[in-house]
Amino acid sequence: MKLPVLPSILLVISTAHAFQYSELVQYVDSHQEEYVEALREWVAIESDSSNVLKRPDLHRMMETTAQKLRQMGGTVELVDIGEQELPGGIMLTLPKVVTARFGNDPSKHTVCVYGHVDIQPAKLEDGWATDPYNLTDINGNLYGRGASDNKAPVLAWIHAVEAYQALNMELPVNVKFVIEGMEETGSNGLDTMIMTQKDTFFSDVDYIIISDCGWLSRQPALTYGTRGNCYFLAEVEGPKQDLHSGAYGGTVIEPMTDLIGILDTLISPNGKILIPGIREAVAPLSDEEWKMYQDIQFDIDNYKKKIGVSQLMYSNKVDLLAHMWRYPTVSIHGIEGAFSDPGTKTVIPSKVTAKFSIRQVPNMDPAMVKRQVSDYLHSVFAKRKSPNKLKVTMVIGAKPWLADPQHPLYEAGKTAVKRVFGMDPDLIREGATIPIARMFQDVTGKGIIMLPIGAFDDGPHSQNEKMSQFVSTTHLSLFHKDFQIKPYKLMNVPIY
Ligand SMILES: C[C@H](N)C(=O)N[C@@H](Cc1c[nH]cn1)C(=O)O
Repeated sequence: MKLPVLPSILLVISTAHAFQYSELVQYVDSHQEEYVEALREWVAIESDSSNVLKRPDLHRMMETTAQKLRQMGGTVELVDIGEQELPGGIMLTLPKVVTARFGNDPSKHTVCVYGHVDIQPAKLEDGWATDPYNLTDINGNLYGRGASDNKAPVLAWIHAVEAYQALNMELPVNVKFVIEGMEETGSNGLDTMIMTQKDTFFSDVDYIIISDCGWLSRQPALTYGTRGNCYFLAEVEGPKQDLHSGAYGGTVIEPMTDLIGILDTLISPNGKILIPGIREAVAPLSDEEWKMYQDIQFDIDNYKKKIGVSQLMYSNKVDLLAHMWRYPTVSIHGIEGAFSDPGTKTVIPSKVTAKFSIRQVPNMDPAMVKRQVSDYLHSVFAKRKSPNKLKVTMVIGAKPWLADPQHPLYEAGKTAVKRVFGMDPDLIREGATIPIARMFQDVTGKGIIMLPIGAFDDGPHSQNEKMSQFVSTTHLSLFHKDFQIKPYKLMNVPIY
């Protein structure tokens, strides 16, 4: 007979007997160095999914992940998910998705852990204090690109299974893994794989666990929503080649001027999205949500200090949390073709491509956003009466995801966090996107719970990303009462 969902949701805490639990903790404590070494090996692989030149590294990352799971005796597959089309029509092989299974006992529940091992780009010269691909321990913090997002959390779940195996303890649930290599660019190809394997790999899955997010503060958290993301390219093309600005400036209508002009119409200085229809689609903030946000601990001064700003868009907590999690926003990321090297080149670029994204929320829809943005930018551009050509493309259209924080999965999560940390978790949302979350839910019909493992100050996507000492210290102070233990312990499932 299957255990009821509530106590069986979490691998360790909710089902392990006290003696088993302390054995697991001891095992984890005494294997810290191995865990850090495993993370070091993974961080050393530049598995940047956005850089086509790094694709061989990404393939190697998927193979390394599969190999680790194979060595543990899992039933592992590297699933071919086809190719992606690059601008210009070039086809590039997508990294295979790693699936694995441990245990196949029909009397047990089956949890599926989803994670990703691709990373955002990082270069030392971006302002990193250490080599981003050489995991570096500074005062107990482990610095490296992808350390927090999402390599260490993925390893944490793998090591949890491995701890059970090493101790000859029976896993309380069957465990499956789905680990992909394209999350940072919108999970290309994974949607098709999920649809194809809905009635096979996913058929016996009871629920899905994702640890690809972070706490909000020093308070443990459970995440019940993520924003979606629509990512756009806006290309303005003019003269057939770059021109000398002294020789041609003043006679030519410059693509960059057109582009900056239209970009400036996307959002007002006080954060109001100016694209017609976007704000109207957003589900209104309910009184209940307002009250939940009001009760969440969030230190605005600390938040400002962490990112080094003196002023934010809003000054009160509820507005800030609401605009971080459940209202859309526009961010402009960069302009391809623009001169950005050091020095004073005086060129007029002939073709420039802006990259911007709109984080979206319920009840927005990517297909609608695509039309709204394209129509709006073309109408703004038309008013400029420019001879240049504008092309707008949406390259990522990931939907937002929202769960019911009162669902039994979340009740189980609350119980587990309370048992480990001795306090109730904050119920939070995530401003970032886990592109596949909504698709998982819609296609498989399975419940999802997000158990954040990252700390509030891990700095994913930024310079000096790390697995933070702070979380471990909290963890240790609340759980192990032993400040000597390395922070990587946090990433080992006994905390849940
Ligand atoms: C939350 C997760 N760790 C993450 O950072 N996801 C990325 C995914 C994405 C969205 N658009 C393109 N990639 C993110 O939110 O930026």
